[in-house]
Amino acid sequence: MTAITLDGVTTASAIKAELVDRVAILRSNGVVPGLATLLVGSDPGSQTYVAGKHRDCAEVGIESIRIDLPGSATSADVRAAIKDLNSRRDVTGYIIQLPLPVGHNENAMLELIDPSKDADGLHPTNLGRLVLGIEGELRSPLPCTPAGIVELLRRYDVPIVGQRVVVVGRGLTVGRPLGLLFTRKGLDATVTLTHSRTVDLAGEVRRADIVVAAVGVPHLIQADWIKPGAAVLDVGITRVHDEVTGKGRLTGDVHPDVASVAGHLSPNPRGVGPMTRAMLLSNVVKAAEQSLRL
Ligand SMILES: Nc1nc(=O)c2c([nH]1)NC[C@@H]1CN(c3ccc(C(=O)N[C@@H](CCC(=O)O)C(=O)O)cc3)C=[N+]21
Repeated sequence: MTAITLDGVTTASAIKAELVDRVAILRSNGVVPGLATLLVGSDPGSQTYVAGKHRDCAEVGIESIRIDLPGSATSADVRAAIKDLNSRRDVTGYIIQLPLPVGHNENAMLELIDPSKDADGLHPTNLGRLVLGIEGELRSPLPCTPAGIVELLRRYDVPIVGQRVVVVGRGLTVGRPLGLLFTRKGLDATVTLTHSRTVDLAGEVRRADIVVAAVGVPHLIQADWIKPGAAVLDVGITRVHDEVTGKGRLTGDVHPDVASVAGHLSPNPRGVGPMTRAMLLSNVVKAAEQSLRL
């Protein structure tokens, strides 16, 4: 048996095609959605992600604005850039590319974002709405990776209600908000949020109907940890040096042998990554649609 691939590239393309039409409607109503990215420093991974976000915007008709600050930028410089993005009329949503270089207080910077322009759903107000909106009635942007994971499972009809979900990793952008999302009314999963101090991680994962691995430890999740037929989502990514080719290569948290045990498997790359980007675009479009309703 080999797992059904949860294909993030194809699914994200379908979502982008839907967004094209919604952007056209916004534009015909005089609203031009514009996504800005704020990048500090020259980390090659971050450069790649930011470039990808601008390509995605062009694909669906969202304007995009790129603000790059040098690695030498002070926290005052970053604060000034955020203030500017909050006031710019052409920026309807934006993200601060994480991680910021050492020396900057990320949480303090995220808190300065105008919550109505928070395309990542990481401002405390929007994270708070995720907690308050236990039935999902509060319309606020959801963090992109958790939203992308749920959307990918939905589009492949993987059952969620009542299922045991084990999330490996409790980080701000994936694990922590994903636990909140999966336990909302309507999704109704039973979530176990595990982390580096979890005792018997293998035992926890073995009970799961859905496993989400978001830690950034290459091949941590072994085939004999997986309940046969479970859905496995590989989110963590690590750039490793390939001894054979001499080039850089991306490696997920899930061992390749998991494919012979799992029922569904999201590969990495080409799984949750493209879905994350599609959800970012969706957040920008939704926020612009909301501004039209006012
Ligand atoms: N404020 C903020 N918001 C984020 O959403 C955010 C962030 N900071 N910092 C870094 C992480 C990482 N992240 C990815 C998004 C897409 C891919 C993606 O599309 N990956 C491709 C491969 C791309 C490649 O070759 O590197 C794939 O999975 O197929 C990966 C990683 C968003 N993040």
